[in-house]
Amino acid sequence: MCDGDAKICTLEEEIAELRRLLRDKEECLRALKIEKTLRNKFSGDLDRDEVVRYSRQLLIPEVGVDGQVALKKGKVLIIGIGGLGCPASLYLASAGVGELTLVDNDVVEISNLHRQVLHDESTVGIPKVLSACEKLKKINPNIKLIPKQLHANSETVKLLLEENQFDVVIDGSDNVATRYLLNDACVLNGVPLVSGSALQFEGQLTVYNYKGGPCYRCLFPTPPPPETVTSCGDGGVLGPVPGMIGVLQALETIKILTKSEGVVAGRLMTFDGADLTFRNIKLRPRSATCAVCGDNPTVKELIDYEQFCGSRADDKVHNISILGADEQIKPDKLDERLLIVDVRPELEYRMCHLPNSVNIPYSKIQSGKALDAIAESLNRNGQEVYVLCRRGNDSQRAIAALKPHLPGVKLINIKGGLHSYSKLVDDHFPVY
Ligand SMILES: Nc1ncnc2c1ncn2[C@@H]1O[C@H](COP(=O)(O)OP(=O)(O)OP(=O)(O)O)[C@@H](O)[C@H]1O
Ligand SMILES: [Zn+2]
Repeated sequence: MCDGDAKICTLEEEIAELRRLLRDKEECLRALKIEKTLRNKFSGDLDRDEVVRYSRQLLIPEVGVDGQVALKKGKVLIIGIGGLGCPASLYLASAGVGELTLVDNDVVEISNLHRQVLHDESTVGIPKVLSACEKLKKINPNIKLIPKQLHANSETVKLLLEENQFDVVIDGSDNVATRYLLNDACVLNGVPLVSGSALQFEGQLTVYNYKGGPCYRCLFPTPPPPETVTSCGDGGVLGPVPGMIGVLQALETIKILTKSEGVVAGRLMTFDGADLTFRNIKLRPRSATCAVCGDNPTVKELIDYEQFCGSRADDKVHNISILGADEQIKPDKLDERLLIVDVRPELEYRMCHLPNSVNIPYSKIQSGKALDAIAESLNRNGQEVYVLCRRGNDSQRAIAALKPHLPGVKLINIKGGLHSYSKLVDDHFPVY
């Protein structure tokens, strides 16, 4: 009985306490509302904080209050939060674009940091979309950021575009299959595609599928042979170059959202950082025979773009296997007495190499130039020679090219190349 009374008593006390808390909260809310009304008593379509925060761009007649409201209502999808996607999303978030959906399936690597400006040492190993959102939130907590750690393919992109009404899509990816995928998705859903690319000192920028202009397929109906495409991971890139293009992708997106003139559609802007020149190339108009945006389109839904392009929708290098098991060895089984021929380009050899190796670049072997000289130097070094490269692909190709010319020599491929050496033998060897 007593126990029961105590329970009732506690329950009543609890209810009273909850009521008190509720009254406090209501009081707080009322105060906040009054504060907000006071803060905004001088404002129109934008609140006081927005007027202050965006004042420097609001003052531009082409933006003004209407433009800023349009930015606030804007929904932008950014695929790839790397060299292009980082600067693009940074400027869009800062400008107050209301909703940014960030898509990338990768995690931050230390070799990204020289150009992927939203990430830093503390986010190495963390999904790029989370690293980016964390940074963007600090710059502008008033916008909606939606991180999607996923690979953009036909299924995921179809879903994303079905579930959201994007005003603009930004292509910050680095491979041909994703370019075709985003192009077709944008045409089929009537969304402009802000496309950029950067390699070494050079960058390019255009907007596809905008106001009757051409799409990517109008200009490139068939994909390039995969072996002709160079990635940043192979060819290198100077950070400010994708920085420049990514920032311009943000600029074009802002212009589209605010309905400004001068969007780079129907023309291609090229940037050469080596001599700092910008050029504008007029593009062919929309093609009546284009498979996706032409008069009689054959592509009416998203297809398998990896199959269409004959290449994977990423820029990672995939291992080839053209030699027999007896012609290969794992790096931890090396006989240190044997000569190692490193077939990477001279520049890469100078970056780092094994002490007991000589450099004969694959390009020389491939061109057939100096083949006799190479054969002679190899013959001089004994009957067994290791061949090595960055990841174990070019070394296999080099062996296949050299074999017919070296009947008396056993050429042995070092499986997985220097990447594997670093993993299995000595992780002081820098992986790049
Ligand atoms: N289909 C895709 N879906 C999701 N993200 C993609 C897709 N294709 C490319 N990306 C992302 O686009 C970004 C492109 O970035 P960037 O070109 O700067 O190179 P990276 O792949 O980060 O680095 P590196 O080429 O130096 O190894 C990457 O983060 C990559 O994961
Ligand atoms: Zn087209």
